[in-house]
Amino acid sequence: EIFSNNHPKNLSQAIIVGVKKCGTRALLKFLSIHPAIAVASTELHFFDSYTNFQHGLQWYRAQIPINRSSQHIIIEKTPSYFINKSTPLRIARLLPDAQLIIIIRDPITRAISDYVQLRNRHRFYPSFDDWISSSNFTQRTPVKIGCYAQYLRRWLKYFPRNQMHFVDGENLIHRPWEELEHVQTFLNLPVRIHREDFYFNPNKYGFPCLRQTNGCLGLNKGRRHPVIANQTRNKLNDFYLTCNAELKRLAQIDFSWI
Ligand SMILES: Nc1ncnc2c1ncn2[C@@H]1O[C@H](COP(=O)(O)OS(=O)(=O)O)[C@@H](OP(=O)(O)O)[C@H]1O
Repeated sequence: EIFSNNHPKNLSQAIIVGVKKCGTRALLKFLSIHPAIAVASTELHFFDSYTNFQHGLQWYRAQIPINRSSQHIIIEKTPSYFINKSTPLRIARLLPDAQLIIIIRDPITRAISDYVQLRNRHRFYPSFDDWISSSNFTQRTPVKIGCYAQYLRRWLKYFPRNQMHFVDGENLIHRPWEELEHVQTFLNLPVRIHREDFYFNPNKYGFPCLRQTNGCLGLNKGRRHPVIANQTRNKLNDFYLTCNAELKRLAQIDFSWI
């Protein structure tokens, strides 16, 4: 039985399905202060891993413990769900009522963020400009992922638009309380996360933190980004033009960077 883990009967499930490097960790951390929300501390990789998926829904649910009796929405984030081919169908079969939260940001900034993470893992790495100057740059995963529409099309085959909510990852950095208000409304929750819960940390390049112990994200979030050449930016802009137009149409959203 699904609810054997002392889960309340009215438990509902939301999943931050992506997108990688768009602010998924910040979003989950900020949501976790809501009294009705219980979150998974790690990325569960349940729906995008055949092995994990075999453990079944009971295992999945057990990964998200309820700590307070007021908690009745459980949320996890696994950014790779968004681009994984098997995930939408698996979620649709197991949790057809799940509410899907998709955070996206300017795909160029997202690509740089992904690049910085890759570069940190390798000793010798070309500059971002060199990396984009190659003829097959659109085939590089960090560039491809930013064409959100191409993956969104698959999600829309399995879920109606009203089961999805799009978070503007750029605005989450500048006015997090606004994005969180929209998410709380989408989840049918009273708004309990406010502007007063945040401050901007000059020691973290001005990123917002929660006013509580350990309220900032870790050192691997909010890294310094390299300055990129105009030529590189123009090239990426051209590539993302049609992707962004398609995103706008499919998601019916109009974020400032689209
Ligand atoms: N409040 C706050 N503090 C720190 N960082 C913040 C915050 N809000 C959004 N961001 C941005 O989140 C980027 C990392 O995104 P993710 O958490 O989705 O990355 S991951 O996919 O889980 O690796 C991270 O990317 P980098 O700047 O490249 O480190 C940040 O730009």
